[in-house]
Order: sequence, then structure tokens, then C-alpha cells
Amino acid sequence: MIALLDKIFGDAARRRIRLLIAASAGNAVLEGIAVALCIPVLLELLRRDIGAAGLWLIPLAVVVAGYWVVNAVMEHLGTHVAATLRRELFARLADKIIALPLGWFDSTSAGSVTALVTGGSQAPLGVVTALKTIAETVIPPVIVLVVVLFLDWPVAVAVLIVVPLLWALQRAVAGPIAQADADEAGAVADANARLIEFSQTQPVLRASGREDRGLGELSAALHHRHATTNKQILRATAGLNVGELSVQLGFVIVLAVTVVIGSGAWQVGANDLARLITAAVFGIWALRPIGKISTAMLIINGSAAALGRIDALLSHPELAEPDSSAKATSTGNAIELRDVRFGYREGIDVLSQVNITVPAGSTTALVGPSGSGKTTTVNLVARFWDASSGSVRVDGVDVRDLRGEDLMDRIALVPQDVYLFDDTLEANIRVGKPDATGEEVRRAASLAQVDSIVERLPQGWQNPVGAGGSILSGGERQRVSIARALLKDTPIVLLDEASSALDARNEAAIAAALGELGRGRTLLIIAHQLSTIADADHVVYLRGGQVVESGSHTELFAADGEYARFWREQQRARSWRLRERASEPARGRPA
Ligand SMILES: Nc1ncnc2c1ncn2[C@@H]1O[C@H](COP(=O)(O)OP(=O)(O)OP(=O)(O)O)[C@@H](O)[C@H]1O
Repeated sequence: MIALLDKIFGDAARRRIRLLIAASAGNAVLEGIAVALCIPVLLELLRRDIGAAGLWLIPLAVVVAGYWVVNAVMEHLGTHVAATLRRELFARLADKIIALPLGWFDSTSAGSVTALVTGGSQAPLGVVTALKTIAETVIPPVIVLVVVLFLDWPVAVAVLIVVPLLWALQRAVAGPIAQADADEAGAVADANARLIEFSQTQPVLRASGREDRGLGELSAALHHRHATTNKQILRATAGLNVGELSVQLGFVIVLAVTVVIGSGAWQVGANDLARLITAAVFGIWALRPIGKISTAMLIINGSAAALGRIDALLSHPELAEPDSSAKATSTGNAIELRDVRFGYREGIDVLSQVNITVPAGSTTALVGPSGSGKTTTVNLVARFWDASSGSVRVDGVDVRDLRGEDLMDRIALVPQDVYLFDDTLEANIRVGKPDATGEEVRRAASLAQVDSIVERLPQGWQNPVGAGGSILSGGERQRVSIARALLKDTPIVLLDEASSALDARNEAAIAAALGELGRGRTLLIIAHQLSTIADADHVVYLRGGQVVESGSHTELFAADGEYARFWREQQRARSWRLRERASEPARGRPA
């Protein structure tokens, strides 16, 4: 556990944790001495020597005062250490999340991330509490037992025999409780994930009339969570009862031993009887903390599980970055993919032997059927993942030789599913360049045809756009994203064009915005609109993760190969959609 803490938190935390353990141990020693000093007080009282008992009260008062001072310092230190560990943990998680390959997010559900963060915030405090509890529950009884051993060794031996029995009993119930805790944690993560999925998939579920399906899965997850929580509460309560009962059983055993010994001692004299009673009282006191150790072990196990999950995340391989970026070389090509092979999973290639060259200042359209690898190609340029072999170069430099911030200084991304923050329209455009002046924001917005959106919004620039940009259409959200890219003003723009049919106004606005974006920049576009494809300087046609044809639209069309067939199919589909649209009002008209 300490090794795990050291690994996760590093040197600074190591010193603090050691200091806390030392303070807890010192505090526990003072507590043990204070209780041990009560032994002669009681002994002298039973011997009716009030003067001698009073004398022992003086060192007892001094030790108790010292105990309270150290305890106050330790409580303060404990809170401080827990807060520091939590802060450092979140800082490390944040740094890690930025450096993780995007594949990690694909394979990890939102519920697991929530559980990780929630468990992570609890774990440091749990560890600190448990370490303190263990020190406080082990050291004072040991000190007291040593004194009892000198006072009346048979009683001390009886306590020492009872301790492992009680410990074994406690451990026997701790296993099932730990299992129930783990089951509950899993059920909570699953229920959280279902709840998030249920809220995010509302449009799809409602559109398909399948609300009941989402609700059914959510109810099942919540039911499972309820059942595991009940089980966990039942086991924890049973464990507490067993803990209490076992400690009381220990009292009875020690008392029985005392009575047996006492039956002989009474023959000896009152002094021995006083010693025996004192030894029994403090021997029984030494048994009490055993129940607490078991609880502390449970807290430690729970915290260790949470820390284990955090460690797994922090140890997840990152995309390696150089200390400083390599210098750009003037090849005249903004983007080059050379013999690139890539797969999301070992042994399944999604791209193979891909060679693409995008000359600086030109527009290249990536075209191909669904699943042909267009998005993957663009994501490799943005270094969301690394190619399995071959190289991806930006301005002549392998992206692996560039630091992330330097790569992102050269590249702007315009995704198809644009995420807008639940903030004003202006703030959402400013994401592209947080320190931009109001004039710069408005100019970028105007070039991206966003001002027509502003005109129709009651609060104009300051109008909130809703969570995810819900008050805007898909085409409008993409125009906001183009405005962000124009504001960021990078030499290269990677754009995933909206694949759905846009209304004529949006299509024209986006075409105009793209025209502005392409002015003096290199554009790599996953193109879906025929006009974008035809206007591009260069077209790359992908199928099954391979470049099948490339050249200008005119050249490829003239070659009458796969691209020409693809183009004709798209054109047919488009004219079919237009015919459908034209016939819609007629369908609504009464006969
Ligand atoms: N994160 C991922 N994990 C595993 N496989 C993936 C992942 N993303 C894409 N794929 C797979 O990789 C292949 C290429 O997908 P990609 O999204 O690059 O194609 P695309 O041409 O952009 O498709 P579309 O036009 O439908 O967006 C597909 O078989 C897809 O199922």
C-alpha cells in the first residue's frame, strides 16, 4: 500500500506520508503511556494508598497534555496531507488524461471514469484515516500489555492467546465484506455509465420509439446497484456485529482466566487481588481496538483497490514526446503520409501502405466509402494515435518528433460532430484563440458566415448555445467550428465535412466559409459534399484502408475508375434526395 502511494504520488507525498505515520505513531505512544500510567493509579487506589495514587497523577497529567497537543497537530497534518494528496492526484490525472492516446477514451466508459475520479478523491483520505487508525489501535494496547505482563503475566498471556483468535474471526468476515464492497463499486460504475448513456442517447431512442429499451437497461442497472448496496450494507452490519461480539467474547475469556487465577490468589492476600483486578481491567482494555483494526483494514483494502485503478491509468502508455520539437524542413509539402500502416487493435489493420502528399497551400479531399479509413487518416495527422509503421510528417517533420503543443500550433481541427460548450456564441468561437480581441472574433465569425446566425439569436453574440450547441443546427455548429479555426489561424486545417444533407443556405454558407479557410492555408478535408470534392486541388480515393486512386477530380473522372463510379453514385443519391424533397409539400397537400 505504501509502495503504491509512493509510486502514485512520488517524492513530495512520500515525505508527508512518512511524517504523518511518524506523528500518528508518536501520538499513539503517548496515548499508550497515558493509559499505562493509569495502571498504578488504579492499583494504588485498590490498595487504599491514596497518596501514592495521587503522585502517579502528576506524570499522567503531563503525558495527557502532551498527547492532546500532538493529537491536535496530527489532526491538522492529516487533513493537510489528505488535501495535498487529493490535489496532487487530480493534477496527475489531468496531466495524464491530456497525454493519453484517444484510444483509451474509446475503451473506457464514462461511468468508469466517474468511478475512478470519485474513488480517487476518497482514496487519499481513506488511506490517511486507516494509517492513523492502525497506529492508534496497535501501539497503545502493546504498551499497556507490556505493563500488564509485569503486573500479572498469566492475565497478559490470556490476552495474547485471545488476540489471534479474535483477529482470525474478524478476518473471516472481512473477506465477504470486501467482496460485497467491490461488487457494489462495480454496480455503481455500471449504473452511472447507463445513466449517462441513457441521457445522451435520448434523441436516438425517441426517434426510434425505443425509450423503453434504454429505460429497461437503466432500470436493470439501478436494480442491480440497489441489490448490491443492500448486500453490502447487510454484510457490513453483520461484520460490525461479529466484531463487537467477538471482542465481548474476548472479555469473557480474559475474565474467566482472571477468575480461575484469582481463585488461587485470594488465598494469598489483598495486594495480589488488587494486582489481578488491575491486570484484568487493562488486559480487557487492550482487546477493544481489535474491532477497529478490522475496519481500518477494510478501508485500506477499499482505498488500495481505488489506488490500483488510478495506478493502472497513470501507468497507461502515453504517446511519447520529444523534449523539444524538431525544426521544420522545407519540402513544399505540408502533410505527408509515407507507407503508413495502422490498426486500432493488434493484428487488424485499418490502414495499410497509405501514401498521401498534401502540398502546402493546397486543398486535398479525402473521399471513399464509409469505413474506408478517412477519419483514421486525419486522426493520425493530428497524432491522436501513432502509425504502427511508416511515418506521418507535418512540414517535413515526423509528428513523433514534434511536441504536442507545437503540432497543435500548426493544425486546426474542424470535426463533423462539433462540440460546443454551454456558453455564449462569442465564447465558443474564442476557444480558437482565448486572448483574441472582440474585433478578431467578429472578423473570423463573419468570414465563417456566423453573423447570419448571430442576427437571428435574441441575445446575439451573448446568446447561450445550450449544452453541446443544442440550439444550433449541425451546419451552423460546423460554421462556428470553422470560425474557431479561422481565429486560431494555423497554416494547416483538418476538416471533417458534415456528411448529412444540408439545406441550401447552410451548404452555400459552409462553401463560402471553406473558401475563406482555404485562402493561403493547407486543407485536408474528409469531403462529403460533391461541390467540395470538385473544388479541391487534389482528390485521394480510399477503399479498405488503401489509396486506390489519386489525382485531380477531372483526371480521376476522366480515368473512369472506382472514383468516377463513386462520384456517379453520390450524384444519383443526391438527385434522388432532391426529388424527394421537392415532392414533400405535394404529399402534404389535400387531394
Ligand atoms: N476507435 C476505433 N476503434 C476501433 N476501430 C475503429 C475505431 N474507429 C474506427 N474504427 C474502424 O476503422 C475503420 C475505418 O474507420 P474510419 O472512421 O477511419 O472510416 P471513415 O472512412 O472515416 O468512415 P465514415 O465515412 O463512415 O466516417 C472502420 O472499420 C472502423 O470500424
